[in-house]
Amino acid sequence: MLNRLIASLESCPMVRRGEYNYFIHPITDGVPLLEPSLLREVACAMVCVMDLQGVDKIVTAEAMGIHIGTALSMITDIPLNIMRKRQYSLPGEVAVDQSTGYSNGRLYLNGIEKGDRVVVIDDVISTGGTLKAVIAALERAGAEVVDICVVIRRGDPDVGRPVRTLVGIEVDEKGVHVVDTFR
Ligand SMILES: O=P(O)(O)OC[C@H]1O[C@H](OP(=O)(O)OP(=O)(O)O)[C@H](O)[C@@H]1O
Ligand SMILES: Nc1nc2[nH]cnc2c(=O)[nH]1
Repeated sequence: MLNRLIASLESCPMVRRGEYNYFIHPITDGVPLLEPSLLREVACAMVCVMDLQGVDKIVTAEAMGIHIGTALSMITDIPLNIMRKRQYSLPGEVAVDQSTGYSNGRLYLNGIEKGDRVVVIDDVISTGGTLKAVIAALERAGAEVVDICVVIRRGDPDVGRPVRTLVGIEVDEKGVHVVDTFR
């Protein structure tokens, strides 16, 4: 079921970002080209594994959760909420710090009501810094996080909650190796 995702990961290029081996893939970068068949495969797999019963909103983080969240939203008819890197200063906006293996920034949550049942999705989890920030913001807004699903898990980060992943990978100087599926 994940043939396209696995084959494309195992042949994708990698660059160094400081000490960090950064893989470049259509799902995580939109580069060089995101084929509709790959996006469909990923979105359909997410629909299959997640518990979407009674979910009010799909939440993702700018930028590379957006295409996946959009596909998921169009399949399920559940509205999409995007945590932005831009501050809007709307009433109730929640700001959280985000750190990854190669960057630090801030994410802003708007449009989530107390008691909303949400699922969180993203393209990749590596240090877990982004997901921790998203979860912290949702908790502050009073939402109930009912499920979390990420396409690619790199390593074994702990964000304090169960995270479903479609594929697990290891990255070394030779490139990406897929080590498990549907965890
Ligand atoms: O588990 P982590 O170490 O936090 O890494 C995962 C995050 O890294 C990327 O986002 P990035 O902040 O690079 O922004 P982008 O989506 O705009 O590329 C990716 O889209 C994830 O959100
Ligand atoms: N594309 C890409 N995104 C990431 N986000 C966190 N780590 C990575 C990585 O190695 N590649």
